[in-house]
Parts: sequence; structure tokens; C-alpha cells
Amino acid sequence: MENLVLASRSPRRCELLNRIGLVFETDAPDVDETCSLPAGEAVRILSLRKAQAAAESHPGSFILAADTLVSFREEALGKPLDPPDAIRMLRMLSGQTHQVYTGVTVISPDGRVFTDSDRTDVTFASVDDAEIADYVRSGEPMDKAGAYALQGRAGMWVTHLDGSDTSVIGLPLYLVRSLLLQAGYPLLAAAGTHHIV
Ligand SMILES: Cc1cn([C@H]2C[C@H](O)[C@@H](COP(=O)(O)OP(=O)(O)OP(=O)(O)O)O2)c(=O)[nH]c1=O
Repeated sequence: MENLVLASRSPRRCELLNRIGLVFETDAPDVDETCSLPAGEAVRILSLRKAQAAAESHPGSFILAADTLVSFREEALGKPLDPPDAIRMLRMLSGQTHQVYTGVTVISPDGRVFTDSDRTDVTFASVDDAEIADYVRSGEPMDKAGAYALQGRAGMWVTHLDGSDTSVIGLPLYLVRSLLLQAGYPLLAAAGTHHIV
């Protein structure tokens, strides 16, 4: 079976790939995550950077990488710098619709590059300062783009989602499937015996 490397330290991305039964190793070299492009373009470039960095040390493997940014009124929101920054972001998102962009890149063993991105619109209910402060104290926002986790407590705030839930959590599985198939990864054989209970 061909080797698949997930170039990520995100436990959510690992969990999502495990969910579809793929066997993979992880290796996430450090990359420069600064990019001044709009979020929708930046996520593709950043996922490409992550994939290329991992490909250097894994010749002959399939490489998969992703990057997620939240965007509200043209401002790209990555991970909060500190708790006050998380509070600032969540106050902005309260009662509003924002965009979540996730870029995905696959590199095939012969070095061909396949890259695409997803845009999903998420609408939050109004959340007051006390609830935001309590959420930030929980620590959940600190390693998440936009300072929230759809798969966690912030799932209670989502009144509408137009797009892909797995994309918001960091890895749009429909793009993983399509890019791996384009790259020639034997997806059916790899996931064939897996089923959830
Ligand atoms: C909006 C949102 C983001 N996130 C996470 C997904 C990503 O892990 C993170 C965005 O940061 P990224 O820089 O995309 O990824 P990462 O640094 O966590 O992992 P790596 O670069 O090693 O792959 O935010 C959630 O888990 N839930 C959410 O609802």
C-alpha cells in the first residue's frame, strides 16, 4: 500500500482522516504561516507550503496538508494571540455570518501538486460577553482559527452552516477524496474495510 503522510499537528485533522479509515503517518515540519493575501487565497498557499515542506523528507509518499482561516468583513482571523484577542474575535462573530476557508494540497509520489480550497459560511447566534468570557476561560478557543471550535462548545452557537462541516473543523473530506483520487491514491483499497460502529 502506498504511504500517506499527513503534514499536520492538528489532532482534528488526524481524527477526520481516521474517520474515513485511512492509514497514515504524520510529519509537520515548521513553515512560515505569514501570508498577506486574502484568506480565500492564503489557505491554498499555506497548505501548499506545508505539503512541500513535508514532501522534502518523504520522497515516494503521498502528502496531504491543509490550512484553515476564518474571515469576517475582509479581516483574516487565525488562531488568537492571547485570551483578549480571542474575546475580540468572538465579539465580532457574535450574531453575524462569517466565512471559513480551508485550503488542501496533495502531492503525489512523482511530485505532481493538486490543490483546492473550500469556503463555508457560518452564522452565529448572539452570544453575550459573559458567555464569551466563560468560553475563552475554558481554553478551547486558543488553538483554533477564529477562536472557536464547531466540534466543541461553540457548536451551540451555530444557527446556520452553508458548506462543509469537516472543512470548518480543518479538513474538508470531500476535497480530500477528490484530490487523493486525482493524484492516483488508491482510496477504495485503503478505506475499503473500514466502517464506523
Ligand atoms: C473554525 C475552527 C477551526 N479549527 C481548527 C482547525 C485547525 O487545526 C486550526 C486552524 O489552524 P491551522 O493553522 O489551519 O492548523 P494547525 O496549526 O492547527 O495544524 P497544522 O498546521 O499542523 O495542520 O483551527 C477547529 O478545530 N474547529 C473550528 O471550528
